Amino acid sequence: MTADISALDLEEAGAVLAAESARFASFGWMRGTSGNLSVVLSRDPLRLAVTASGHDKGELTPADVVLVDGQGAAVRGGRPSAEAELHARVAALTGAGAVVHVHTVASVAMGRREPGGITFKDVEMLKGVGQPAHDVEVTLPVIANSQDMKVLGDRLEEARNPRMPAVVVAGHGLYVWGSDPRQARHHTEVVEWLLELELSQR
Ligand SMILES: CSCCC(=O)C(=O)COP(=O)(O)O
Ligand SMILES: [Zn+2]
Repeated sequence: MTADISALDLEEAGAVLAAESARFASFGWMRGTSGNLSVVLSRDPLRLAVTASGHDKGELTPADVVLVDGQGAAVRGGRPSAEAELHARVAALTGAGAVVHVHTVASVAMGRREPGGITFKDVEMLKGVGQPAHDVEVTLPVIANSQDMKVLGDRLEEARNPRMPAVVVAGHGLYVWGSDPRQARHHTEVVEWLLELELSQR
């Protein structure tokens, strides 16, 4: 049943995702149609608004969004992101209300350099993901890429660090989540900042 989700709710979610997407695209993090975003619209049953597949993520309109179920399958709208199933898995696993996926150079470069995970320490910016700035090491997991979203979801579930709301997918990009689109955006900007810092120093 999805009677609790009106077309207006979906379009409102689309407007939010289009704005967030335009912001990330302006940073160069969603080049060449890459990346995708989602927001949870209901928990039981799980329903998410996910960006439509293959669009220029800097040019989305509120209509370029698809309602998907807990398996990432379309319930309403066109063709959802090819990674919609992973968004649904992250939302179910972590309780997040929004998920961001961006293709940043720093995440791919650092995933190559540190395939076992990227550790941060003694950086004020760690507070942006709810961690102390000093004396604590916080590791961002790196998981191997796959075209199978079930496999990727299993890898994410096994590797995820409850103290870091993000994972790097090797050779692919960055997944980040938060309680809502605004917090997911802040987490994304913080994690990407940390990755760029590490990349600049190694
Ligand atoms: C050049 S983007 C390759 C596909 C991808 O990794 C991605 O993030 C975008 O896929 P979508 O289906 O969400 O457009
Ligand atoms: Zn991708």
